[in-house]
Amino acid sequence: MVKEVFIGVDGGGTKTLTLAVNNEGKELSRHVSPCSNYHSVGEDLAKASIYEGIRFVLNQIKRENEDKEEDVQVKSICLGMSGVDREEDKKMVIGWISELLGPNVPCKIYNDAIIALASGTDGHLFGIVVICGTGCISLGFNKDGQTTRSAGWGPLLGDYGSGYQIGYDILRHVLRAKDETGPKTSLTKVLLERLNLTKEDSLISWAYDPKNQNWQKFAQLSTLAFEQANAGDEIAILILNDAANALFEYISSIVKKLNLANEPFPLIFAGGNIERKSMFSDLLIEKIKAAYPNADIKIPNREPVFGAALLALNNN
Ligand SMILES: Nc1ncnc2c1ncn2[C@@H]1O[C@H](COP(=O)(O)OP(=O)(O)OP(=O)(O)O)[C@@H](O)[C@H]1O
Repeated sequence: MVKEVFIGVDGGGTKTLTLAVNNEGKELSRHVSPCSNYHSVGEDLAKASIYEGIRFVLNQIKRENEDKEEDVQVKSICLGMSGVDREEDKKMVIGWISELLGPNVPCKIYNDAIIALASGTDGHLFGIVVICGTGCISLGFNKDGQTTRSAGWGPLLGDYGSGYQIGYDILRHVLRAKDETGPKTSLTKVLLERLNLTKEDSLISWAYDPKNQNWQKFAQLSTLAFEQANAGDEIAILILNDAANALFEYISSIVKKLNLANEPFPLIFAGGNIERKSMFSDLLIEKIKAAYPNADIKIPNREPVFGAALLALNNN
């Protein structure tokens, strides 16, 4: 007897998640290994992390099926990889997989936003995903298989609507209030408390700290805007509304480019800032519903790695 296994990999910027499912899409095993974005960690470490995940899930399934004397066979694998967009990059990763699993196992490599879409569409590449975490991106497919994306350029190149941008806007408005060039906001008090600072001047050392330069520290401030918007602060509401407008524009550009406006299509929300209900997600939903009543908005209850595993299953 042969046990058929389908593998999904979510190779993110901080960790790599590997998931094996059976031919009904039921989870069999999962593993977390280090980052596999080869732009950040280099080819050797990226490959080692992917191999660690695949070997772990296969060994676990083999151990659990020892007494049934079943051979475990990988039928198909799909990897959603951050930083893998160019054809040369994809060929390199396909080469790694064929070295490990042999050349006959079907292998698909996608941008990580695509597996987030697939997690909300049962592994089908149709519809739009909007992701708002530290950065943001929107991407879609129409029924003819045409695809396009918007945003995802990174904070330096203007990802308005991202968690980074919300955090940056909080700082900007707090400093405008301090300079008395903008209205007072309750964000000032909560921002200083969050960062353990006593006055706005200290924000300079926090922001420019050479030992702590990353986008995440700005993005992590976004929850302050959520809290203060709920408490009625008008600046916090303005910040969320601006960000929701930006995300709406990305979605809108995709609807237009893929000609989706006149048919029902799934619209998947993903990323820490919109994957749970809040005033921010409500503002975005309101804008989408008003313009595109055919959009079926969903927050998937499965992780992106599930999308990768289902894409592997459907590619079999
Ligand atoms: N309730 C919450 N719990 C955790 N994070 C939240 C919450 N609400 C908003 N966030 C925001 O979600 C962000 C992280 O989201 P996520 O984990 O999707 O991002 P990421 O993987 O770092 O970014 P990217 O997808 O751009 O690589 C944080 O910046 C955080 O401020």
